[in-house]
Amino acid sequence: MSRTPRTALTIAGSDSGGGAGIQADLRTFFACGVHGMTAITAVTVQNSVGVHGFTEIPTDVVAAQIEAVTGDMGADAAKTGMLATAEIITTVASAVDKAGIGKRHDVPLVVDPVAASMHGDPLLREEALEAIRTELFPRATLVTPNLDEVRLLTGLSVTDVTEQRKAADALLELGPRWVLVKGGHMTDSPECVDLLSDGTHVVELTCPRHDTPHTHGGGDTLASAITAHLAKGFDMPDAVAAGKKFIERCVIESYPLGEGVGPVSPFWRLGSELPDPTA
Ligand SMILES: Nc1ncnc2c1ncn2[C@@H]1O[C@H](COP(=O)(O)OP(=O)(O)OP(=O)(O)O)[C@@H](O)[C@H]1O
Ligand SMILES: Cc1ncc(COP(=O)(O)O)c(N)n1
Repeated sequence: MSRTPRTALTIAGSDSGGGAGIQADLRTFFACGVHGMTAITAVTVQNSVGVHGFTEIPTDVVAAQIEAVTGDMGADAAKTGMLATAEIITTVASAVDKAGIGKRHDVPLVVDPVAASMHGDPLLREEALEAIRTELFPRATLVTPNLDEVRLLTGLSVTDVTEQRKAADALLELGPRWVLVKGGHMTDSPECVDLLSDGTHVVELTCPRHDTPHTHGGGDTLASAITAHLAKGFDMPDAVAAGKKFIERCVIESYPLGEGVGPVSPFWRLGSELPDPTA
């Protein structure tokens, strides 16, 4: 019998293409050495070209998944991704409270406020934005918006690091303990700068912008790598630094798949077990 690994729960949507959502979270949890558990909120019909539709999971089933795994197996950390509707967000907020997950508890909650896919297809009903602000952000240990989500949530447009700092302050007003404003979408910059802040500690995490169009699932992979490290007991700045190192390598190792945008890849963690396409 082996030692039981730390556990992490993802509450998110399924990506049939396997590059983002629940599938990205599970492969990241595995690559980071934690046992991944899932509460599926929606099933998307998705491939490398886009999201062709989605069906929401009934709210009682979303709540039951969270209760079943946290009540029995326990979670050392949790993250949210695609939540689709205000009703699902309200359900998740009350389920994480019951499970003792979030800012006011010992189990950290990472909220990735997913609003649309990278192809621009909506993954959140418009009226649900307010529920993200009022129900989820006040419960979050960390929120990880990209620049489009920053604009939707705060009305602020961000084009440089000074504006990233202002956006971080505006997001902290909504109640999360920490905020990570991701800079992947500042495509004019030769670097990808993500800004972490709790209002007192401000850290710029920087890496070169690697030249690849295949960054599908990048946001999910970063947030779940941070969640995995929080589950392992890292403090927030160390968990985010580990997550940033992890995603940079996953971007470098991204691969083309299908006609559109391929996924970032945690395969490098397999080392010599890496699949050999010529074999
Ligand atoms: N070309 C790149 N080279 C290096 N790092 C990148 C690149 N593109 C994105 N990143 C990093 O990947 C992470 C995800 O950032 P991004 O701002 O793109 O979020 P996102 O829009 O939620 O992701 P996605 O839509 O790709 O899933 C960040 O740490 C960002 O700095
Ligand atoms: C189920 C699901 N969750 C999240 C994303 C966002 O990922 P991306 O921005 O890379 O398209 C997605 N496309 N699908």
